[in-house]
Amino acid sequence: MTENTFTTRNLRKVYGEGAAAVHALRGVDLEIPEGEFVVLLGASGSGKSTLLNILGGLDRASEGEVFFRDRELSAMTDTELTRYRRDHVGFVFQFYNLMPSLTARENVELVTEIARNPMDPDMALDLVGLSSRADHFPAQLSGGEQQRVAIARAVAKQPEVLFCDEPTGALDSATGRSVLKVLKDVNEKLGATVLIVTHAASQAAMADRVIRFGDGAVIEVRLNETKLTPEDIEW
Ligand SMILES: Nc1ncnc2c1ncn2[C@@H]1O[C@H](COP(=O)(O)OP(=O)(O)OP(=O)(O)O)[C@@H](O)[C@H]1O
Repeated sequence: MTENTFTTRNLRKVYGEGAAAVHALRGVDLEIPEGEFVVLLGASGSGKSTLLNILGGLDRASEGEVFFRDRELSAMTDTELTRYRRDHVGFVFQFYNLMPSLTARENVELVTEIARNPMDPDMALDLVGLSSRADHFPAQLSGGEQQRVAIARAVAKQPEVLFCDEPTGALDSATGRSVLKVLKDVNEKLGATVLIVTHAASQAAMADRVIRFGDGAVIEVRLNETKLTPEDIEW
């Protein structure tokens, strides 16, 4: 039987208190099997980023349980949660968060220098097709190239899970497709479980599992029997 990378039970998140309280997650029960490529869809404000942040150990739930494999994240101390983030997960955001004064290679090295089991930074840049740009600074790279450096940085520590919050949000569709192709490669070649939040519903066609959110709850989980390749997706 496939092990689950994540299991959540009755996960709830409330921001603020009293009349100003926002119920961002209203009891989420999910199972995400190891090695899947998962797309999270849903209207703005439906709770997707909140869920991603809790699964990634960047935030805590107000109630309920969340497990990474058999380890309960919701029971961890802050130190344990920091170690979980450092050792097991990578993040890619809409805006690449690269250090402007460092080259592409140096941006990747920031992570490989402190990781437990890193790959060579040049290998990570090669994986995203940027070997020839290793000595360029972010300002000398296009948006898609910067996003690929951010992906190289996230995957260089060989994470078991890669979280991507709107990874193509700032890119035109041709560039976005090349970024999706890199994410699919990371999923297939490194075996990482990949979770992507996106507003582009058509990207769901390349996922193993599509989770649709509405108003803080899961309203649909769909498994794709046939999947499109990133090259075939339009948005
Ligand atoms: N730090 C916070 N403090 C208060 N409310 C918050 C905070 N973060 C998120 N929220 C609220 O929680 C709800 C869920 O937000 P979340 O960012 O998870 O939604 P989302 O589905 O990712 O939206 P989007 O697609 O617009 O990024 C929203 O109503 C949002 O305003």
